[in-house]
Amino acid sequence: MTDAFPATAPKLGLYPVVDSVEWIARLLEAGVRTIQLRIKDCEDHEVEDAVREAIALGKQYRARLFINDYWRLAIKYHAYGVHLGQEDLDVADLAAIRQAGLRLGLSTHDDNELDRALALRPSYIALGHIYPTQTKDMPSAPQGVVELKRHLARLQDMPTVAIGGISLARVPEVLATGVGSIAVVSAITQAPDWRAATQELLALVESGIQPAEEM
Ligand SMILES: Cc1ncc(COP(=O)(O)OP(=O)(O)O)c(N)n1
Ligand SMILES: Cc1ncsc1CCOP(=O)(O)O
Ligand SMILES: [Mg+2]
Repeated sequence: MTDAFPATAPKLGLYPVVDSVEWIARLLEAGVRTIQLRIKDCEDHEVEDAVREAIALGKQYRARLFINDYWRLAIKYHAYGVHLGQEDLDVADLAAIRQAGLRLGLSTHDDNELDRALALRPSYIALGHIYPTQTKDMPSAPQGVVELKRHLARLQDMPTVAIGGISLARVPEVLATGVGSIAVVSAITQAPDWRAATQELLALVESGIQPAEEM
């Protein structure tokens, strides 16, 4: 059996996914403790400064900072973790990520992808998209909360994240599935008042979560 990636917190809570160091800094200052830097379609050298700065901020705030896609830079600057999609899995050096001690989060959209992800023993598994989203072109249909709940039944001991179209109003029905974390982009970055939105989301998503000793 393949070696497992390092553990992360059993429940990752509110998990904003943002595209700049400015957003990382703002949200860490606002109290967010799980966060992802997601800058799409650049060469490594174009995002290296941003990745390095985001990782430094993550360490400063003792936060779980995941880097999307740029796994080489995540290793180079020793990020808390990396988030990869199914296509990324075809090219990324998973052994190098594991050896460097980084956590790994994986995207899944259906049962086959769940099988593949589980076999790799990642630190968390993300499931989506749950609702229609304007943020990313998705080739598949939204899975909805009934399907989410069915998938979660297979993931008893695995930290889980739901993503895609999750607004503040939809958070209660997503949490009711038992998922351990809610990832959002537009619910924060497109909110008329991002500070208020972040505080409301933190209160809703993290109310039942005990602060973990470990990260
Ligand atoms: C928490 C979380 N879940 C899913 C994704 C999507 O990742 P991926 O499939 O690699 O697609 P891109 O984000 O790279 O477009 C994510 N980033 N974060
Ligand atoms: C990156 C990503 N992966 C699946 S859905 C999504 C975007 C989620 O954005 P939003 O929360 O604005 O729907
Ligand atoms: Mg990706």
